[in-house]
Amino acid sequence: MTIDETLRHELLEGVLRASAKVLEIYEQDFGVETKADDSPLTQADMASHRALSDLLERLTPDIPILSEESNDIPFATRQGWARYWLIDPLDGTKEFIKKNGEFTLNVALVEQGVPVFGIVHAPVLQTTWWGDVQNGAFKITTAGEQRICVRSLPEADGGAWQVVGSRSHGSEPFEAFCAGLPPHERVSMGSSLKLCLVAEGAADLYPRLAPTCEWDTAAAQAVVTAAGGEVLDADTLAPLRCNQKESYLNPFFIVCGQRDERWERALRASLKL
Ligand SMILES: Nc1ncnc2c1ncn2[C@@H]1O[C@H](COP(=O)(O)O)[C@@H](OP(=O)(O)O)[C@H]1O
Ligand SMILES: [Mg+2]
Repeated sequence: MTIDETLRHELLEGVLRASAKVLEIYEQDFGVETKADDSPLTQADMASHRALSDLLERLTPDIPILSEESNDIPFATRQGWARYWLIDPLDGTKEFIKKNGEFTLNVALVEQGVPVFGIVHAPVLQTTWWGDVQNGAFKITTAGEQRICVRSLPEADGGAWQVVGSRSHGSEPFEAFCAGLPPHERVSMGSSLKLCLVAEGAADLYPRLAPTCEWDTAAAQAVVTAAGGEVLDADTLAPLRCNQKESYLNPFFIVCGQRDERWERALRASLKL
């Protein structure tokens, strides 16, 4: 399905309206609940979920919606979906609670398991990244919209690699992988912003050797692939696909501009540990 300019504008505007609701809550004292999986939930997660679900139902009533906050849909049902909206209404809830601004609203269109269109919006940063695998990737700030693309991995004499990692969910395999890399600089960041940094050429690698779910990555994966990069299963180095199984858990993965033997070697060694 092609997302034409009119639909894209309506989607982008709808995401901004959801973002305004999130910010209203962010600026107050808000309560935090704990979900069954022990992860935190705020009123902002639910307000954004409702705003984005209403928006998508209105704009494309025939396309099913799967949200982190409404995900009890059996695989037998989802298997029959040729396309669907996959949303994470508030990614980086821990960062939202810490009030460090590193959280995002995420909307992806997934076709046959492949994220083909995505919007990632960071309310506090007043920045939106969007990507359409047919048309490229773009970043919108208060200064306007610009096309973005991944950068090539620096050569030995070309400066340090920029490696981005989670602010709140580190892991031993991540540390082992980084230990095997050439000299590099590490940047910590919450939420799907990490994938956007690779998409815009501000970072080279985001090794996620720790659990995430499909809604955490789908929108930003569309942005990364539209920007010329890849989101690869850390074991098989095949692109990540959604909706292939009952569980929503992603395999460990690597976000990169392109495959490169220099990091693939470090990855193989770290996964053997
Ligand atoms: N053990 C686990 N299982 C599944 N997903 C996990 C997880 N630990 C963290 N995550 C996911 O990682 C996301 C945060 O990523 P990061 O650490 O890069 O900021 C969380 O998104 P939410 O904030 O939407 O719940 C959550 O979905
Ligand atoms: Mg999330």
